[in-house]
Amino acid sequence: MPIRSLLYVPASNARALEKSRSLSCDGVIIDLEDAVAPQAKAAARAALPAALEGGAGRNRLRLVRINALSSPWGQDDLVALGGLGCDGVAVPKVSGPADLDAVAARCDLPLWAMIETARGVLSAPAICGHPRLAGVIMGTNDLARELGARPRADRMPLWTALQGVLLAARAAGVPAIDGVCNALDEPERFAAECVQGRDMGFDGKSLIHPAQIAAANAAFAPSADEIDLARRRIAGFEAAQAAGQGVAVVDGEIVEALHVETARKTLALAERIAAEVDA
Ligand SMILES: CC(C)(COP(=O)(O)OP(=O)(O)OC[C@H]1O[C@@H](n2cnc3c(N)ncnc32)[C@H](O)[C@@H]1OP(=O)(O)O)[C@@H](O)C(=O)NCCC(=O)NCCSC(=O)C[C@H](O)C(=O)O
Ligand SMILES: [Mg+2]
Repeated sequence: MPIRSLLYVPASNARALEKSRSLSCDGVIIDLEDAVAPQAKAAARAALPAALEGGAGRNRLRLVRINALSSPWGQDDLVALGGLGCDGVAVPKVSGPADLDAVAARCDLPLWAMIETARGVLSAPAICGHPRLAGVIMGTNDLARELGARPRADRMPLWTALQGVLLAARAAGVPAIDGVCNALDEPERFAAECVQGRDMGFDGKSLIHPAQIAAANAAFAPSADEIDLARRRIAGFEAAQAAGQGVAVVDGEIVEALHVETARKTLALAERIAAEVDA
């Protein structure tokens, strides 16, 4: 399943919940945590059944972000998830596998760990190796706050953390979703951040507004040029093999079996997007 775009939708916002059904994001994170004020927590939780009824619509992945179990609301959030048709629970501020154990003991849903603390980043290999983990989502707002980092368009203060978590996710074979971009009125900055996340290797980006969906979907999908190159690399390598050679040269660059594996993954992702999302 492609997860190019994962949109936070506050569970306290009925209009946004309704609108999210028709949006072209690959998934939603229905939020009970930071997007919901303390006085609205109970009403937001009560809105979950209606928000999740009627199937996924265009959103292929539907996660619910609970409050931390140590907060006054987390336990009730988990109880409310029982029997609801969501695809997983996003666990905030995971600092180590014990935080996931605590949720796993009370809930059968796949777990998505939000990594947004310094301890979480340093424990990423253990978190990503948790047997119930389905994926990780970067929480770059909380992480920047804890680090004392200044906001920068190039996100330099966060590179080590982003790449460290990505390494851990890849070693464990789970998807990794980049953090949000708060700059709602700077589409060029947002597009550049998407490209940066894709260049690092992230599978997709978490979003805060519908206006961010199209750019994320474009950045995390193979481009026409990438698809064309992948096809030509596969064809070139197969021709080289037929001629008894182990490597090919395409566009002046060497192509070995490992490059063909990447090319096949590129084509497979493009086909899944065409078949499952854009169909
Ligand atoms: C930021 C917002 C409060 C802006 O909302 P609004 O003023 O309604 O924006 P617009 O008028 O431009 O909205 C246009 C239409 O789009 C709908 N809309 C807006 N946002 C969403 C959304 N998130 N999901 C679905 N639909 C949305 C509006 O209803 C309008 O619809 P229509 O009536 O048909 O015109 C708002 O965007 C918002 O609340 N965003 C989410 C904020 C959030 O979730 N924050 C917490 C997560 S981010 C985070 O902290 C990650 C991590 O934990 C970390 O630490 O980094
Ligand atoms: Mg956060």
